[in-house]
Amino acid sequence: MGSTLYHIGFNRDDLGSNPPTLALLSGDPQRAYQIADQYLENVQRLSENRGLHSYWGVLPNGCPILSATSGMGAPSLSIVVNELVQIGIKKIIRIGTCGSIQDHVKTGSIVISQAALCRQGAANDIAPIEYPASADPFLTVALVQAAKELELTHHLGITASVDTFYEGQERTDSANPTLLRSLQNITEEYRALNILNYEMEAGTLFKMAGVYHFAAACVCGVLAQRTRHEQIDLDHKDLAIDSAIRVAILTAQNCE
Ligand SMILES: O=P(O)(O)O[C@H]1O[C@H](CO)[C@@H](O)[C@H]1O
Ligand SMILES: O=c1cc[nH]c(=O)[nH]1
Repeated sequence: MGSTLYHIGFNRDDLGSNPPTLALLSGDPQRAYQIADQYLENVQRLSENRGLHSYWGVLPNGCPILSATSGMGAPSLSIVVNELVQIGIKKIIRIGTCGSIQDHVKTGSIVISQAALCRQGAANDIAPIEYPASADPFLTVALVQAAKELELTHHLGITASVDTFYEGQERTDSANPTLLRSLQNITEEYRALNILNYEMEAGTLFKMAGVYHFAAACVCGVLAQRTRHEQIDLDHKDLAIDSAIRVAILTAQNCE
């Protein structure tokens, strides 16, 4: 018997005789549960350690997959991804949420990341700052095809992955009264550089994929429209998240 991985709380032996090679990875443990509960069959709870809930289940086509939790931010994600790779995971699709910084990318829609501007400290422990943060092209095209098949409003483009929800995404409506000069107007600059959205994990995930030899992709539901205001649009939250999940599930079915 292999030993239990310290943070995710399970090991390869817990995954049965046909262990999954694909993991759907959500920031939110509730989303990891929702995916298992609504979209997988024969679900088994693997662990609920430190909020990093993980579930084993079977896709409608009979393939086993994992639905796991990264936690928020790149340091937590880096630990979970390292351990998932140690137990044999070869493909990871992040199912996240994000804020749009472009007028045409509306709340309720989804963004599929072709690459990330990676402004994340954790990634610098894994690869040099200049190392590309690019998504796996095959998984990414599969996500786009799934979004088309499901007739969901989707956007393919570059994502900004940053370490903080407030300062790093240039939010001024927060407890911090002083936004650093280096972050003031950064959203406008990113908008001009054709970046679509802000989130907090994809860049580090993509760099890890390059270094560790696994395939990674990311689909995020859009919860905030930063060209209008800073707040989360709760009216479109369920639509955005359900759309991201459905696209990832169909992709997993087509890839496995
Ligand atoms: O909804 P998740 O997957 O957590 O993703 C986004 O939401 C969190 C911030 O609210 C960050 O983790 C960000 O990347
Ligand atoms: O604006 C947002 C919404 C969700 N997640 C983020 O990181 N930013």
